Amino acid sequence: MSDDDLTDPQLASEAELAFEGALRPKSLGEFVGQTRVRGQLQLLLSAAAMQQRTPDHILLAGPPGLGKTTLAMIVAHEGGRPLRMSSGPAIQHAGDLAAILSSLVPGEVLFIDEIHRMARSAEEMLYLAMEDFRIDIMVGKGAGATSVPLDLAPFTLVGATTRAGLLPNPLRDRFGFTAHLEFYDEAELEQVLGRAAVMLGLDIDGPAIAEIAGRCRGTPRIANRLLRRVRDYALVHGGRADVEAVRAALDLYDVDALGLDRLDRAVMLTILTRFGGGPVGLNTLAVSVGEEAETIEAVVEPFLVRIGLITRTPRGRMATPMAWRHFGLVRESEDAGATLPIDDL
Ligand SMILES: Nc1ncnc2c1ncn2[C@@H]1O[C@H](COP(=O)(O)OP(=O)(O)OP(=O)(O)O)[C@@H](O)[C@H]1O
Ligand SMILES: [Mg+2]
Repeated sequence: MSDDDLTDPQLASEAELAFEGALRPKSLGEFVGQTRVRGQLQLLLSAAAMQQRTPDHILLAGPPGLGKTTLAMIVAHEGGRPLRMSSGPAIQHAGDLAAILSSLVPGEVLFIDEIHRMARSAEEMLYLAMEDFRIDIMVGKGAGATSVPLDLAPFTLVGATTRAGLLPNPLRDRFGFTAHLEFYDEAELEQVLGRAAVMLGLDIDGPAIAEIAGRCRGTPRIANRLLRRVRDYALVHGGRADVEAVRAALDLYDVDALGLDRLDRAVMLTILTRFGGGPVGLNTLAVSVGEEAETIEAVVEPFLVRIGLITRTPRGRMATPMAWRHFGLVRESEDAGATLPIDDL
């Protein structure tokens, strides 16, 4: 992503990583929103603590920037447990996973980000590890190879994925608890922003915070990022961080009133103008905007559905009347686009 892609919910740079680290809530009590998930996690962690055992394995599912990594850290922190962080793409062989698992200390929390991208062979090793805290290691080569069982220290696996649907059932079933993170509402985002403003020592008023909250794609990561740009703007222009500063700063970065970014807009305009409002299949859409279908499905679409710009129908994605209005376009005729080939539903 480029630097000016302010509303890309995916993590941008090393600088952002450090910034996020500083703002990350450290406990469930500090974690804003996701009330249901928070309550469920609290119960799971408390019960485990009372029985002096490691908490069940936890799967965190949801679009980027909603707090999956943050929650994984909280799970470790609340239980006073060490945390080991890894990710699916880093585990390309069963041996990579065996090395991690065999070096865990008792009670450790193992976080595997993007767990849907782990190698298949590692996935199978993980089934046994999750269930019995045991793995089988192959020793030797060829005909003389034997498998040697190895006991592991009890651990809690926290997996994160933007695509829960891509996980094989045997893996999904081995998690004791799956948390589906939802986009945040504006009141929650205002809380996230208020907290971040205090931590940044930024003097910003309520209406300005509300204005940012309405434009951050329901995503705390984007909220914090926009807040940073507003801080820059107020600094450079020597003014207060008020609504005018927010509007000027966000207009400068091309973040519209609904918080749509360039890719969101490209997807919407493609559906509206090239496909007459839809329905259009996911793959056709992805090819038309030059983006991977996975990104459209996991990142763009959930947000557009959530704010009511598109609906998913059995025949494909369709623009809603609100979408036509937002883009100031008029639908030519009721059945425009209906005769287009539908490739992939
Ligand atoms: N509930 C929350 N309350 C306060 N801040 C939050 C909350 N959730 C996320 N944040 C902020 O948003 C930032 C991004 O969150 P996090 O890194 O946990 O997202 P993620 O779901 O892991 O994203 P990705 O899928 O890209 O890995 C954090 O640094 C944190 O400051
Ligand atoms: Mg993360």
